[in-house]
Amino acid sequence: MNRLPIIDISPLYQDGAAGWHTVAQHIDQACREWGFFYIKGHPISPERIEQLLNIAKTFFALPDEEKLRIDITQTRHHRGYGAVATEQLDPARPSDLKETFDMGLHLPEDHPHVMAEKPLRGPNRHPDLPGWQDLMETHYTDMQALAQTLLRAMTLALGIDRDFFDQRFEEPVSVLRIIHYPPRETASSHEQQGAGAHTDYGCVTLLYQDAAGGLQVRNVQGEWIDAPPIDGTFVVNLGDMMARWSNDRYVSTPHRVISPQGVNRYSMPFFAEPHPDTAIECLPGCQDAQHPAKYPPTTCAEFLLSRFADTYAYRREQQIP
Ligand SMILES: O=C(O)CCC(=O)C(=O)O
Ligand SMILES: [Fe+2]
Repeated sequence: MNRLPIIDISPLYQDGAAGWHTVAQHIDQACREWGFFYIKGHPISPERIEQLLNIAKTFFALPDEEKLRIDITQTRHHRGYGAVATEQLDPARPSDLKETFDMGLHLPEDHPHVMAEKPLRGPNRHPDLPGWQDLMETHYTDMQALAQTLLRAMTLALGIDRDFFDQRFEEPVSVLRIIHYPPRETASSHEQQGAGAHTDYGCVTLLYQDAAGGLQVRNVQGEWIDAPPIDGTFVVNLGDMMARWSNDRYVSTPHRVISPQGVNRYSMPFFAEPHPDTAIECLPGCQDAQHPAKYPPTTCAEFLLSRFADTYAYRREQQIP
């Protein structure tokens, strides 16, 4: 158990039920055994990734005061720029050595849900860089579609309605995030954490990582193994909401990022999360007399907000629900 599976998902983009079933089986096995796998054969182009990387480097190289014009801690909607040490993913360790940009589904200030201060709903806050907003909004839409294709394959494996997730991912609270990990200061500070050990909160995460390396995943024996960059792939992993939804048939696996040495690292996770009011309760088919539901029902928003409160001191201090 030292190598994450690599799954070619291109049959999901061709006609043919047989291809769908084969991919669904591979995904199902990877979700049960690892909660982590790579996908190749997806429709996001290398040119898109290169554009994103280039503009991300331009953004993070801006002076702090420029980036802090969209400071994530100054908004209730969890959008914008997070400076180094805003997040502490592992409470037993120092804050993470990384800076971030977060965006979600854009809803304008006068949208009824924003006016009603519904949690996690609001406008995006983009930096003033030529081409940024269009590129990011397009990429957000494309990543949402890719996530839903994977979820549709999972419905086959889980034996639930084909449109089960599609219905629940309308007006989602998915987040596209861009992360810059600055190099660690000394070679000896090997354990310096770019991102402390954690499990993801949501349903499915699709992660692009550049060539620097440093992502590690905990296997079932409790050992940390490398999840090295593989050209043209995304790393896919499940979060706690999917573990609850599937009654732990699918696992949400701890992972971390060791700070790079001598180079900067850039990564772009897309966290696919459903509509905030979605009930997260044991899926049909994931419970029976031998396996009763383990978790009390919750909702997407309730669950995400409780996990945000653990990770972000500023949200606790400002009492952001
Ligand atoms: O940057 C990475 O490779 C992983 C980031 C991560 O695990 C997260 O943001 O949840
Ligand atoms: Fe993560």
